[in-house]
Amino acid sequence: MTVAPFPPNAPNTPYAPHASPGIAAAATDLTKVYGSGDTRVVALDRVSIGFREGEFTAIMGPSGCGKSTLMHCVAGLDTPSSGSVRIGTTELGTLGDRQLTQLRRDRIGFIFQAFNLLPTLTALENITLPSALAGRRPDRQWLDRVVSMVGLGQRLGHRPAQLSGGQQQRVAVARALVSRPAIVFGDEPTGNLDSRAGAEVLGFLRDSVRELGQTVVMVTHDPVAAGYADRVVFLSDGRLVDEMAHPTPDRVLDLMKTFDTRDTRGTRSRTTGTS
Ligand SMILES: Nc1ncnc2c1ncn2[C@@H]1O[C@H](COP(=O)(O)OP(=O)(O)OP(=O)(O)O)[C@@H](O)[C@H]1O
Repeated sequence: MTVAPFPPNAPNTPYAPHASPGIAAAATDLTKVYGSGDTRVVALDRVSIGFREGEFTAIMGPSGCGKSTLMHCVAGLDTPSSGSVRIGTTELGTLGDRQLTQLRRDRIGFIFQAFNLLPTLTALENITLPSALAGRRPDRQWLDRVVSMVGLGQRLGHRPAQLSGGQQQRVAVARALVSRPAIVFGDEPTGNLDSRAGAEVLGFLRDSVRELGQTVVMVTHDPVAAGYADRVVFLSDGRLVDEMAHPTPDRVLDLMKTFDTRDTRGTRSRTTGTS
């Protein structure tokens, strides 16, 4: 069921993230402005959103609407112009560079479109690299569970070049899950995969939520990919404009068609962010 779109300039909040327990990550009044003067772009405009623990959320919206910026700000990869982000109870704005790096390493998992595996390391070494960098031994039982969930048991000694794209992305999924992060972010994780390999990776992400209780947030353009999520949030021109629980690809497509005819931002100017 979809919720009503936010009227232009209304508080941009699907639900009050700070008031709710069980929130893995939350952004409050998040604004990100790039450039200045004629080149000023308001990539995010007072976005407030919470990501519940053990929930799979997809972020969708037209190209340039701010999806990656939102994900990067919530993941501590980019700094907001104003507003706040917390992972669990930790406010990112209170952290120095070193603490932020540590938080990203210990509490956040990343899956990128381009897999980002180290070519000289085996699949197993790639999966355990983050723990090794943190000076920790991975929990063997957990590692076995994650590896078997993504079906890599026979491929652990292979290097990325010896694996298919789908298998490489499964390594990246296992790498993201193995440290039991508070939240896993995927930026178009199936963008470089054919539909079968993409479906496998999405199935593993969904299994990680269902079976391991993982929290997953994924940026995607693909309604089919969004259909694997528990919830889809829709951005337009830097603002949250809608959300859908229990999405199906058809319902997502139907809703996206309505965005072409909606004025989601009223009289607001895209480049200045003023009413
Ligand atoms: N480093 C930057 N400097 C200037 N403008 C930027 C920068 N990064 C993003 N933008 C602008 O911010 C807006 C939002 O960009 P963002 O990449 O978040 O959109 P997106 O929804 O992820 O797009 P896509 O689906 O095409 O990847 C765009 O207008 C973009 O041009």
